[in-house]
Amino acid sequence: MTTKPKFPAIELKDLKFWYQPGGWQLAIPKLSLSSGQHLFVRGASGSGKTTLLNLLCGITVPNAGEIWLNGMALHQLSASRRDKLRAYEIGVVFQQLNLIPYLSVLDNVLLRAAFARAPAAAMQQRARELLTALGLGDNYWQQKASQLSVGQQQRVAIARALLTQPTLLIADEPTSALDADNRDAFMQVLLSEADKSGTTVIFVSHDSQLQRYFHYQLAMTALEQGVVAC
Ligand SMILES: Nc1ncnc2c1ncn2[C@@H]1O[C@H](COP(=O)(O)OP(=O)(O)OP(=O)(O)O)[C@@H](O)[C@H]1O
Repeated sequence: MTTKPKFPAIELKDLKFWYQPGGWQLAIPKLSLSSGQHLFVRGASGSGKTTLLNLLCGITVPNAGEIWLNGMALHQLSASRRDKLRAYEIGVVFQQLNLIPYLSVLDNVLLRAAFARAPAAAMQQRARELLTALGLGDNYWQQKASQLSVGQQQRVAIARALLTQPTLLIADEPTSALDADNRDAFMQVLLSEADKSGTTVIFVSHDSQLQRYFHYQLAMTALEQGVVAC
């Protein structure tokens, strides 16, 4: 029997954020995603996409309102508690994949386990299974990340992001350097692996072709000068 998760994976309530009082402001009255739901975020340059991702990751905190991650009040936690939570509960895949070029494929994935202080044996096993599922079998595990193609490096980045079966996976323009075939292959691999973990995906891109992969979309729209609402 599968039980319904008690809390939304991520929930924003009356969120407001500004860098300087009286300046540009991000305002999101309500946003709620359940486990396994995927959201596409789009918006013009400067509309607040990076700002939103930083709030969702707990890198910054809102000036007003609430951010709940799997029932935990992210907005009330100290910076160090947010760092710890992020290490386990949030995976990220950015355009710059941020792999360590001189480390092996396996060690790049396992870096996340070190930050998350996750049980070593279980993480070793999961890393090997994930890499294999992503088409990188045992002959790749000891290769340096720098020896892989860009497509293979992206798969390593996906494996690293999903290693701890996080509540949330955040992707920021990870497909912008890819042609259409590679982009579609990347999307399929990312979302099918996220689905296996029940991970909720929030994906930022300028590429409206990608919307079809997502359950929901959020348009970051400038309503009036300096204020953005969604
Ligand atoms: N550290 C900062 N201090 C002050 N203002 C900032 C800071 N970072 C971003 N801004 C402003 O906040 C607004 C939103 O910026 P943000 O980087 O979130 O937009 P974006 O949608 O990610 O843009 P892009 O698509 O170009 O990356 C912009 O008006 C930007 O100038």
